[in-house]
Amino acid sequence: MFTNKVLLITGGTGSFGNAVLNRFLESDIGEIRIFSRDEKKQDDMRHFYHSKKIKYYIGDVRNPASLKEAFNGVDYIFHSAALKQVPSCEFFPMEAVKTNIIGTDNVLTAAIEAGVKKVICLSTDKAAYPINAMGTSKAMMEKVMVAKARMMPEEKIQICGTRYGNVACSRGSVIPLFVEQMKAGEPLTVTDPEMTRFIMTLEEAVELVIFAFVQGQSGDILVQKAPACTLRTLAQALCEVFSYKEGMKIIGTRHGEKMYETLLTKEESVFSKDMGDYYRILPDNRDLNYDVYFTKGDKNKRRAKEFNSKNARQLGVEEMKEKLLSLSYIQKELEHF
Ligand SMILES: O=c1ccn([C@@H]2O[C@H](COP(=O)(O)OP(=O)(O)O[C@H]3O[C@H](CO)[C@H](O)[C@H](O)[C@H]3O)[C@@H](O)[C@H]2O)c(=O)[nH]1
Repeated sequence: MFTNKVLLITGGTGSFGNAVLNRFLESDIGEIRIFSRDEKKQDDMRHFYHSKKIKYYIGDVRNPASLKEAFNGVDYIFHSAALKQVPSCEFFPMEAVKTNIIGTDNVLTAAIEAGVKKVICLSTDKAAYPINAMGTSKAMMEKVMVAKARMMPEEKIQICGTRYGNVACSRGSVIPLFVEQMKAGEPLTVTDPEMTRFIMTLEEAVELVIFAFVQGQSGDILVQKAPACTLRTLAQALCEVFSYKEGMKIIGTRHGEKMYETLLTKEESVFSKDMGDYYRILPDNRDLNYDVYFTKGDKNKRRAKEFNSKNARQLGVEEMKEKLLSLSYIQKELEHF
């Protein structure tokens, strides 16, 4: 499907963009465009990859003109540009609105105008039952995406979403933080040992996007039935992998965070399809004649069950250690530890 095609990644200098490059650079894809704001990160990538297949575009999803220029001749888009830090969005919620919501609308509008055939928008588990500004803005992003998909004929453009859990070792996340604490000889600052998170590798995140690309129909949101673990398990597995003896210090739950995350809400599970390793959340395609909402209910709702990091399959310490040891980041850190 990607043979000789042009793929553009918004926010392409991030961990996800790099993982996509690793997956596709050796394939027969025609061109990969990296669209992002940061010229320094683009320059670093240019020097690192030395590939003629990669083209770099400076721009901002907030700026429709920059999107228009970059989307000319593009076949497919992976839309990963986002403000994703919980605290910064909490302090500056309007910035999250501008990038995550309006930015996504800009991307989709420009994609439609440029004749792009398929767009996959990346969302997060924090968009399901959101409690913080980051999750709320991503939930709205999903609504924008589904509404746009509903408006456009599928022959013209397909617009799908994916929802991730925590991506192990992504920039600024807990695993690199714990590794830095171990290097400094400090105890691991665990918020709550019973807190659970879905753990995905970057490769799994790319696989999910490709699954959505191949299997998704317009308006769908795809989620992986990812396994989860408690923070106690994660911290213990890291200590064992690094033969670290300082243990952990419990610091308490941070502002704006939940004890567990949800990938599929109870309400969504009623109109989602089980696809083996994934769930496909179908769009709400009821028309705008609201009457039916009041005359017909849905009996299935009572039996519905959400899929969250508490009722997902839990990784034990040994399995977690195996997962950690498979990550190139951990392998590199172990060399110098
Ligand atoms: O010092 C710390 C920091 C974090 N945690 C815990 O580790 C887990 C993961 O924390 P991260 O900060 O890695 O991830 P979050 O779940 O808070 O959110 C992360 O993943 C999101 C995507 O869902 C966004 O990308 C967000 O910015 C990013 O921080 C959480 O349960 C958190 O409580 C600790 O125990 N100690």
